[in-house]
Amino acid sequence: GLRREAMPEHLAVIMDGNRRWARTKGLPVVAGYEAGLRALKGMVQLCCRWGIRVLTIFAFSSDNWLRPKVEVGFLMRLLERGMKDEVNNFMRDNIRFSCIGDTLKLPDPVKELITYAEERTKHNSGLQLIVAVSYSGKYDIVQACQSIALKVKDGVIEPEDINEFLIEQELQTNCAEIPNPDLLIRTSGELRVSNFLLWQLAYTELYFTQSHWPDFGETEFVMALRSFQQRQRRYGKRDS
Ligand SMILES: CC(C)CCOP(=O)(O)OP(=O)(O)O
Ligand SMILES: [Mg+2]
Repeated sequence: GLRREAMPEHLAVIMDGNRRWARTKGLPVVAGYEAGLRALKGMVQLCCRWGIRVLTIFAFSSDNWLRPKVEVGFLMRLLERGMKDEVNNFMRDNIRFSCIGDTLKLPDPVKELITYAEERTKHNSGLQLIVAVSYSGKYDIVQACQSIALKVKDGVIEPEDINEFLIEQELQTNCAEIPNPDLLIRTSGELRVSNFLLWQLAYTELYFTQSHWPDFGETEFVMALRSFQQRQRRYGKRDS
């Protein structure tokens, strides 16, 4: 079974395969996205039950803006509906909600809801749910560099003060407070990181499954966690 004391502190998930799931069932794409949202709600409940402290999910990448307008529009409305439906549950379940990514590009109703949900849940001390939307791992590093360069220009710090810790503090995941992900799960058989968290995944255990995201339920989640608990993490130390 699962060892409760060996749960990942921070779990990152790329929820991929929603459209393929719909296609295999002869359903429209939007049914795949709806099923994906249901699977996400299920995972959030399991993370609360199993004491996983941080869950970061890749909900919409900056590349996803290139999808057909109809699909982008639906995903934006799904994001809005998801937050509206869930914010009361976040308070019930003591979940702290936040977003990372270039949120300025989002429609105003979505931006306003994100601000509201972040504000309302910011004192919750249970699961921290981080939703990466309009997010790019490379841009995250770029904006951290820009922020640090500004501090050097303003004389707040010297170039030699720049180190890994300083950079981690400037990343949107604010690694100073949040440990980097221990486990990354990606569904639907793709074996790539797709410009998700890049710096943060330096020593993260990677788990891939053929299952499409909407089919990723408790059984698949337990299998992923069992795999994680069987791994020996070295952080680059021992070469054996
Ligand atoms: C927006 C994102 C969470 C959707 C992930 O599923 P997807 O649309 O990439 O589905 P496919 O990989 O099957 O095309
Ligand atoms: Mg995909």
